[in-house]
Amino acid sequence: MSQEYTIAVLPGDGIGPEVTAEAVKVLRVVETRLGLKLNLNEKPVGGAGYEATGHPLPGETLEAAKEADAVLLGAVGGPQWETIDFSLRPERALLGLRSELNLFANLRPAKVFRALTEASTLKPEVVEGLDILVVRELTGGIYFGEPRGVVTLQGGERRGTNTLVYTESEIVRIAKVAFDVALKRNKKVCSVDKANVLEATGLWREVVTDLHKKEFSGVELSHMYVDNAAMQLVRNPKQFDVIVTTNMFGDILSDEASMLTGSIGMLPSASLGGKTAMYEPIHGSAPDIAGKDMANPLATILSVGMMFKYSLDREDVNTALENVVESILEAGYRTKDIMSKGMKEVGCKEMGDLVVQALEKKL
Ligand SMILES: NC(=O)C1=CN([C@@H]2O[C@H](COP(=O)(O)OP(=O)(O)OC[C@H]3O[C@@H](n4cnc5c(N)ncnc54)[C@H](O)[C@@H]3O)[C@@H](O)[C@H]2O)C=CC1
Ligand SMILES: CC(C)CC(=O)C(=O)O
Ligand SMILES: [Mg+2]
Repeated sequence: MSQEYTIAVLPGDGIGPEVTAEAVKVLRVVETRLGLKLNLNEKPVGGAGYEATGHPLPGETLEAAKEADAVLLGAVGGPQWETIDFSLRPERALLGLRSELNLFANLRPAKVFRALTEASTLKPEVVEGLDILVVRELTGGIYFGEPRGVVTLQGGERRGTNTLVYTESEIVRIAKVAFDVALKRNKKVCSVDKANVLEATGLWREVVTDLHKKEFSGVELSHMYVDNAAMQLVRNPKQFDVIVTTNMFGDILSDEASMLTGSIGMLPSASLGGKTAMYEPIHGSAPDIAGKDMANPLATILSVGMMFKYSLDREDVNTALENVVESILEAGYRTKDIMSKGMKEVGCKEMGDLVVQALEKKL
């Protein structure tokens, strides 16, 4: 009997469907080569969900995600939905999925592929061999805290509010993920906060320190304020191994870290914690390049690799995919975002095809 898995595929908006289509091609190759049965259950999410049903996270999409063995998501959002009520914006679907599936731990690996050291915004020697992991808290912090919203005050002026909240248990569980993963890597964690001004992250620092003392003293722990961390990431990124941080700081720092690898189109992610995990590139729907076959699909394809590693018990597929991506880059193929002189520019589809061809030979 072949192993059978159901994967909820949520392409979303903008370049979401383009990069997801390439990742699906890769899933199909793995299915054939490994003799698996993959039931791909495609559903609308984000702006597409809103247009289809009036809600960015339709009930049937959430149900499909909950019932699946894993979720693959492209990206959501776009200018056409920027003026609708906040509660119906495409981005709310992401927050909804993350909290409904209890995906409190978001792993964002920023690895520099050998062939791309020249594509980084930094000097090759500063990024060569760079391999850092941002562990971002994903279901708490300022993206979820209450109260939130915009109210009109007496006199007519409007006031917008968002609230940064963390409980001790939320901090402990994400810190545990970071320490555990550090034990399998280089036993080094940097916790990033703004403990000098924000009480919630003062608590974060205290709780991380206590947990470290009690359970993870074999891991080297340091603390850094987020403003300094943002600067250190572009000054000397190799000082970091695992970075653990809050929802918003992790969101921002991982976009920054992606440019060390050459492009935001290179960074995959895994969102873990609940029964069903979700896999998505860290980038958004990139409306500026949507529909032009220009998007880099590698972040989404590498997210499929993470899916095999964390949800489908086949870490070898993740390794194979990383090797395939390295070989394609070594052969000089580049999407526009990582293009440099003397290289061969390809579109989103062609990059997907190259991965498929190389993977067919490898598996
Ligand atoms: N996970 C998600 O679904 C996310 C959704 N968004 C939404 O996406 C929309 C656009 O947001 P932006 O701030 O512009 O961020 P973005 O990540 O979509 O784009 C930022 C820049 O990076 C480029 N880029 C992104 N992905 C790329 C890829 N795969 N290949 C080549 N270039 C790529 C874009 O062309 C753009 O110049 C907004 O509606 C935003 O809310 C933003 C971030 C994450
Ligand atoms: C809805 C946002 C939190 C999406 C985003 O920027 C991200 O998760 O990286
Ligand atoms: Mg982001």
